[in-house]
Amino acid sequence: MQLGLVGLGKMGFNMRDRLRTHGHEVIGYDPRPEVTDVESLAALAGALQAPRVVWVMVPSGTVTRETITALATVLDDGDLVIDGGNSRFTEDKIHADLLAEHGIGYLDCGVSGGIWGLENGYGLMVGGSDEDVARVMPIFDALRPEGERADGFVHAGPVGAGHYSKMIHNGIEYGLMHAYAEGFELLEAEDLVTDVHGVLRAWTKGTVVRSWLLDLLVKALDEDPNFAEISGYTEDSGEGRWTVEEAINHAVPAPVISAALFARFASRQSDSPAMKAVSALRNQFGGHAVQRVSESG
Ligand SMILES: O=C(CO)[C@H](O)[C@H](O)COP(=O)(O)O
Repeated sequence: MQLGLVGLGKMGFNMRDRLRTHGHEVIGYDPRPEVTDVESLAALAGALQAPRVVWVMVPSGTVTRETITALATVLDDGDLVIDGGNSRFTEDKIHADLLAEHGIGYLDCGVSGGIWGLENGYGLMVGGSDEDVARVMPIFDALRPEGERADGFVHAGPVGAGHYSKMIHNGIEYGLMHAYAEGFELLEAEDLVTDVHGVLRAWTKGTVVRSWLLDLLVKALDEDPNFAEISGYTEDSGEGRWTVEEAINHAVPAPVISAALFARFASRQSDSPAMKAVSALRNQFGGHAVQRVSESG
């Protein structure tokens, strides 16, 4: 089928390739002339046959809002927009209502698979009506991994359910990555273990903790033993924060995901004001020694 694809970054670019390989006609728009097929959103709308389907794959937040607002002005009654980015699920009803004013349908789709999705397929979590999902199913089938549809695709519920599911997926991602990271540091800390890399590699086959993330950890160590080339400073894009906010909203205890999120904040501090306060308090009440700035390495 024919699809308009807005956003040809790391994800959108590969998705265009995968869809074309599976026989779909994809017309891509991106502000960067070196990757785009058309010059503008209006040109994209003009190049697609009605009723049009347009997949938006741009950064969440302002860029997504601006793109959907602009699409509402160039698309028509009967067209359909899919937001495949990592938008916060609370944005979905706003976007669906905005498009509905013009008779344009809306689906939200959480997409997992990163840069490996081109080859391996993407895990898809979709929110929206049965009718709209059925209309885009050939596209979903081309993007998801080969095999049973239930493996790698879910129509999770109404509008918002796809991005809610993806947010929780990413929260789990935070916790899993952090558990492996702590295990790595604990292995490194003990002199008895002389081949940490080898232990992790051995765990990738047969063990209870084998996983794709563990495979990627071993791959990263293959490329940069002991992570000599990278610092521990770790960014976040928002989904971990939103997951923790939902844990609070629903009074769901989520200590693992919360700790993994807060560890990222800690990673950005060269020195911790909070730990300075703890050290100062130990000194105040117990006379315990503090390490002076002049003594620290
Ligand atoms: O969707 C993804 C993977 O499934 C993104 O890569 C992930 O959300 C990155 O998030 P963060 O920057 O917060 O680690």
